[in-house]
Amino acid sequence: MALEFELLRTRPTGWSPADARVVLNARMDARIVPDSGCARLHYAHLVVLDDFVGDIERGALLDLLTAPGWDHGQGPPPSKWERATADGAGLPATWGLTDEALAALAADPPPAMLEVHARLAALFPDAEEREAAPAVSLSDPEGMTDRKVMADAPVRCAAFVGNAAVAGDAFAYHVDADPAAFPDSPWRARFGDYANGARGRPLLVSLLVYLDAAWPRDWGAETLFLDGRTDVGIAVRPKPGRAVLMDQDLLHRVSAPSPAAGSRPRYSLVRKLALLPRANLLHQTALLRLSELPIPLGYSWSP
Ligand SMILES: O=C(O)CCC(=O)C(=O)O
Ligand SMILES: [Fe+2]
Repeated sequence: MALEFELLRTRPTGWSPADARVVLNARMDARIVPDSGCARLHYAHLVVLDDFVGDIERGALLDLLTAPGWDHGQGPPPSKWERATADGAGLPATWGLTDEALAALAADPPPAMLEVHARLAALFPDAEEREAAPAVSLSDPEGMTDRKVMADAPVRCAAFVGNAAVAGDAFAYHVDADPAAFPDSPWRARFGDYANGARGRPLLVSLLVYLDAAWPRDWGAETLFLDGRTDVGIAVRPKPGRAVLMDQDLLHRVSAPSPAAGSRPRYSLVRKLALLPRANLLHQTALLRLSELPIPLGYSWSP
């Protein structure tokens, strides 16, 4: 089966990266990995950008994934959501968008999604310079791992994932994908076995956006990121406008909302991306550029 990449669909935007604030820029999971016959120091990058998703886009996406005027106190609408997502075999299923809802989103991205894509592309100026050889691309390769593991179904891949975490749910640490752990697949045949971030290979990155209009601190439901070797980590609170960009090989999980959230779901949308290296150029991505300047917690800056 051919390995196909779909270029992110965008629209013209007046937004510029300077409108966002980088509130976290972390490197975790430091280790030595083999690379092109040598070795290099590997990090998994975690960047949190505030003021990335406009409130209009956030509201439109939430309405689209639920229904305009939907009473969120009743949980997610069963017409678009099902309890069929699990971080691992044996865990009780949590709410995820149905395949139909995901397929509709992928086939015909609404203007709000195009705007999010456009803002993402604006973080990657190289992609605009050369239409023919985009640096940013959406991947849906066969053989990539994914956290939506149904009871007995084989591991599958979705370019989008929707989550609606509710109090009482159980989540487990997982990686969205690790090219060093892919099975034999067209992906592996083309790109080989490599540690994510290797120069000249696709960098697998997830974009996570939070969709609730408000999520008070005592409702919990942070996304937790863990350094797998030291067992210390970082908690990121769901906030409107906030986007998380993480290397897909970084361990993370949702934490369940606290009982104070009642039955209100904590909605998130995850976009799985492959940042393709361009021929004869160093593997330069916005994520790597951003990560040139690690910032202490408590500071923020605009790219
Ligand atoms: O919603 C979140 O905080 C993270 C979701 C996640 O890890 C995933 O969908 O793979
Ligand atoms: Fe994940």
